[in-house]
Amino acid sequence: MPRSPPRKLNPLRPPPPEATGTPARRRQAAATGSGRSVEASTEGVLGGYGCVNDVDVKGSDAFLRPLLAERFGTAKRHLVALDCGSGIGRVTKNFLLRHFNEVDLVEPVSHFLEAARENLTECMEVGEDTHKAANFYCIPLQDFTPEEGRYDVIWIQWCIGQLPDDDFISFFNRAKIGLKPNGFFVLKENIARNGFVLDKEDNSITRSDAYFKELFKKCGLYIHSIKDQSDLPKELFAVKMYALVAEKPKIRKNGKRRRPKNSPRMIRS
Ligand SMILES: C[S@@+](CC[C@H](N)C(=O)[O-])C[C@H]1O[C@@H](n2cnc3c(N)ncnc32)[C@H](O)[C@@H]1O
Repeated sequence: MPRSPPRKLNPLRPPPPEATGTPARRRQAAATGSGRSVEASTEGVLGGYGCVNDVDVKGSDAFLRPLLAERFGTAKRHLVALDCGSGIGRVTKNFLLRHFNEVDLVEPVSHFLEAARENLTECMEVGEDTHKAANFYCIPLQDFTPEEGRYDVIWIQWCIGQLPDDDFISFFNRAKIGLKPNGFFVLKENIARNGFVLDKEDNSITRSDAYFKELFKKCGLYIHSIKDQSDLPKELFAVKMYALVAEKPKIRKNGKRRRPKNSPRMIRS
């Protein structure tokens, strides 16, 4: 008997009936118009699975922390991130602001972004530093180009399924210019078991790991590291985190990747 696909965290509904025009415009209408029916809350943006917020944040934290130390060192430095498809600012508020001095948000659904603005009015104090949400861009990723060299990390979570392959590839190609030296992307996304799963209700695509890897190649991106998100409810899609870099990792003669200068290591006596 065919098994129904696992459920996913995605609240988007079909495009409104008046949506017309090119497929790209229809997709944008789906992204911007349809979100109106979704409550601007954690439950809303997580499709009724607000309960996964804590494990999600914990998993993201465990993935990102060592990467930041490895790529940027442990000395104090002003770090800036971009939260793509930010929704109401859940990821920024619960996680990114703990690590970054400034976070910009990009989100096409205006009432989500307004909620994010309200949720993120206060600066967060981390030690002696101030961490704050800086810029709010109301625009879909397929139309967004980041400011050159602004970001240490571009975080893309649970929204890339709204972009078909051609938009996916052109978004990452444009977004590379937004990275600082040693900067990287993190893509955190639902994973199909094989091939892909199309959802006609919300016009989204859930891709398999192999599919993503093919797309990364087409974007000229290299996988620095991958981790599975653990402890999600069984009925949901598996979720993976990919750290992606634009420069080819240097390989040593022994076949291992060269360790970046700043990476943590054992002190030998
Ligand atoms: C499942 S929610 C996830 C929100 C947030 N990343 C989080 O994890 O809490 C998906 C988000 O992607 C946004 N989205 C939909 N289409 C998009 C597009 N074309 N570009 C950027 N974001 C999009 C939705 O409006 C929604 O806020």
